[in-house]
Amino acid sequence: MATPQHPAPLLTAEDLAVGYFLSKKMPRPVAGPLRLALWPGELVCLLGPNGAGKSTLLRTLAGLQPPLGGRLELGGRPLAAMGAAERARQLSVVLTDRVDAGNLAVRELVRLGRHPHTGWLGGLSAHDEARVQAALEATGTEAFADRPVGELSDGERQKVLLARALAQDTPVVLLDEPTAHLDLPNRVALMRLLHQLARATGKAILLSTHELDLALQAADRVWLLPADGALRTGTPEDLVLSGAFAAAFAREGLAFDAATGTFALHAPTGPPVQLVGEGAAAFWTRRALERAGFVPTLGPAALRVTAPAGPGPGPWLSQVAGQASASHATVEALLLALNQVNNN
Ligand SMILES: Nc1ncnc2c1ncn2[C@@H]1O[C@H](COP(=O)(O)OP(=O)(O)OP(=O)(O)O)[C@@H](O)[C@H]1O
Repeated sequence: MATPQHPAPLLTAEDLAVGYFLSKKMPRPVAGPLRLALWPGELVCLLGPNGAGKSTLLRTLAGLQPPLGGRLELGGRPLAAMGAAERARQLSVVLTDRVDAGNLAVRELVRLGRHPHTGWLGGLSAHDEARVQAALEATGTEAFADRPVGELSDGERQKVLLARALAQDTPVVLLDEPTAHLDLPNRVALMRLLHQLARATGKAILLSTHELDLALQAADRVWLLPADGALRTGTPEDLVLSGAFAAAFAREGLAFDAATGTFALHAPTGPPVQLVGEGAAAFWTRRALERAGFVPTLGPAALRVTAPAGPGPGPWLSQVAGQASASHATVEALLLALNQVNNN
């Protein structure tokens, strides 16, 4: 099979080791050696358990802390050789550190994103103002553009910092946990926005997140950083199907189910139940059966449940092998009946 031709990567790392110096002669490696590349137009999600080194890696890629070793290039130039202004034209970064913006209004903070292009004393041109306005609109922060940043909620402030990074308009965007303070609709909207932005503008967007479900849906590529620091990269699907994803998050009593793309919340305690049906009703019936401890199966079992086929709610049918079936108007009634059968 022919290897797909990629354009030149925007950011590359070879033999990169990231971590901290506890003293001048005592490095504390966190992850590496890493071979990495970020390509234009892709949304990459950096995933890994707590403490694996995601923030450390992002800070290192952003040039905010030195690598313990290896080579790091941005736009084909060694990152270490770049001045702050040159770097800021190539790469924007939003970290999780609290930003003390004092009384600065939202629009003013977002305008600061343009400074790498104008210089500190340079005024903003109409083009700069248009970028600021576009960043405010894209992130849904325009509605409170005149409010002081210090008065915003955590989620609002998070969106404003993203707006500043977007106004900076760099080929590479690095975001540390940008969804942390957002409610679910806002998290989904943000992931969709970042995915569309990468596609439409050719930016490379790398973000760390604990939103595994969303990341598996949205990421063009995943950087999977397990606790041992040996990073794996690939499409979400390749990493899930190879078992690498489950292994990175393996914990006693918690298993990732590649068939459903979720971590199992409930340990089965009851008997198998044959679940007949498809679509939304069958999906939610399966969830209810699992929560009640049953093991939904496709094959025959002594207990059988038929999910409603129509668009409305119910009825559900339950049947014990060899007996007449019973009808239930709600999932609650179905579970009650199944538990009674199971306890007899
Ligand atoms: N300033 C520091 N000096 C020494 N070690 C540090 C420092 N900051 C973080 N670490 C350690 O580096 C390791 C990686 O931390 P890091 O914050 O990068 O992980 P993470 O994957 O971002 O975690 P989380 O998902 O919890 O945010 C941890 O063991 C942490 O204790």
